[in-house]
Amino acid sequence: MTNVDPTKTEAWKKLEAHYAQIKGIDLKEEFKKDPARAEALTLLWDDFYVDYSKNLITNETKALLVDLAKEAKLEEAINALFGGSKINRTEGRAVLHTALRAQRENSVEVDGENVMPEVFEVKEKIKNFCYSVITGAKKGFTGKAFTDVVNIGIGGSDLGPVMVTEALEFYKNHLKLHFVSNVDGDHVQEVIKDLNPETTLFVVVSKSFSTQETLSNSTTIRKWFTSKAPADAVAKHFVAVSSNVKAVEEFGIEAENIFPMWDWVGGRFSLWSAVGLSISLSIGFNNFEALLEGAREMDVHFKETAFEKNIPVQLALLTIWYNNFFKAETQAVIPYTQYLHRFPAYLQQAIMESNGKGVDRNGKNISYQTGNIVWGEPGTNSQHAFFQLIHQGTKLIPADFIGFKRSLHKEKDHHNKLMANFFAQTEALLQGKNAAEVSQELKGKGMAASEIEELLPFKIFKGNNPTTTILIDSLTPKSLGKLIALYEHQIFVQGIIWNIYSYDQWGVELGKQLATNILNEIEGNDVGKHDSSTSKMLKFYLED
Ligand SMILES: O=P(O)(O)OC[C@H]1O[C@](O)(CO)[C@@H](O)[C@@H]1O
Repeated sequence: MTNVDPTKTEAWKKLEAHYAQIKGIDLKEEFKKDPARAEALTLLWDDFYVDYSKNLITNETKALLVDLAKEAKLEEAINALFGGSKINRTEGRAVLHTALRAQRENSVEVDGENVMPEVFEVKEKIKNFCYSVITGAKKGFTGKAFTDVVNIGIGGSDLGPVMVTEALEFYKNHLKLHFVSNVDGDHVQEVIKDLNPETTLFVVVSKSFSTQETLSNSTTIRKWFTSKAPADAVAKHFVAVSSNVKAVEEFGIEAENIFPMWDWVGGRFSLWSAVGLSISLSIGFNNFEALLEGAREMDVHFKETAFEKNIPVQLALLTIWYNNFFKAETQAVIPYTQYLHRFPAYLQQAIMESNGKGVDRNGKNISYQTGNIVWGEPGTNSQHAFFQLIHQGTKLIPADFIGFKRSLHKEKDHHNKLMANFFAQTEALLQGKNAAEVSQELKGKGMAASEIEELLPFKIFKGNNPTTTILIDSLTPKSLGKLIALYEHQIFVQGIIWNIYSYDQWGVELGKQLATNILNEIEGNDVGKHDSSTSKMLKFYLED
């Protein structure tokens, strides 16, 4: 991959000049000037309708951003990604979550070996295992079928599975899913307190199998379990997903109960692998396959579509435009379905762990902004929480609105109300309400002129707030697969343009190291050398 400093490209310089010219762009005016704007800036693909016309861009912005992608050698980079090159250079690994959803006949090589046969072998194992648990053929230690599944993992070994199982709740079977992630003992105790060990299956998910949280929670759960069941029952109730088979065996889980994954799958991109075992248990293997199929279709779209019509590319370029030119600090993602309530949290890891980097691919400190900060909550709840700040605050917050044409429970009345809000919000964010409109409205309510004058400034909405609308036919395993892959590819495009490595996460290491040292001190009741703030707090914590 070519290591191009984006700020040194021709396109960047042109974008800077272009930004200076259009930073005061008035979207309402743009819509008036160009009746074809919405059509020109909408992408229709499969069951996705992506309207990005309500963004602070012109056709020229779009063209210059595409030039930037070309100068950053995005096409070459996409080929390197799909081709299995070791693009995660600092860890010496390929990045092949796309291989996990590729078709069997594809050949994807890592170190000269086609990984597809292994991928399909593990998929077969997932399929058979899920079938036996779901049908009740596989029994617990007292001969009863399983009723509950506990996923023990953190980060990518938790957020993907929990987000997807909650998102696809509508499709789920009788198995009750639980998630333990935090090392906080109250989390694990809350989860296990009502579980019946005879009918509960534990899935320990850890790519490294060295993560403190997951090992502590698994140890606590195994202790609880063996206090209620014979020791040899562990083999029937515990399975693991990991690339560190040796460590799993040392933990006491037998080889046949281990679902392998590989170092070429990043944790935050791993839900497509055996890390998705709890997803597959919850919705059945066929639905899990449909999720993968959706992602595969998005992969093909991303790989084969011209940048001008490429959804992940266009949406990634918009984030660059806001981050680096408008200097927007954050981006909101608002799903208009309660099912996607964990989607923003999932994206926070995917996006911020990937692109929160301050050193470029040449090892040099970066002088421009990277790593967009994402946050959000489902609509309409968020409208009654933080939307005030987006509408009338001082910050520019581009927002993605994700909605569905059809509701799953066919609640037409509710769905119309939900979607009326969905459309109304992006319209309100665009249009705003000016002084004349406010004044007219208050006059219509019979308010005196003096009162109107006093209230007026508070009632004005400046509008011109950028939004992107992703409208999907309905929330299915397949459409969810496409949506997740869409954001995954956005992350990749951002990383290429920012000239950073998106697939390592060294920044999480220091905290882990210090926590290990501090834990030793706490356990030894002996506070070592720290800054005075930390020392004082540790002493306070250790006091009776
Ligand atoms: O699956 P593991 O190895 O337990 O790691 C869990 C998580 O910890 C991290 O390594 C760091 O937070 C994530 O990237 C990863 O998803």
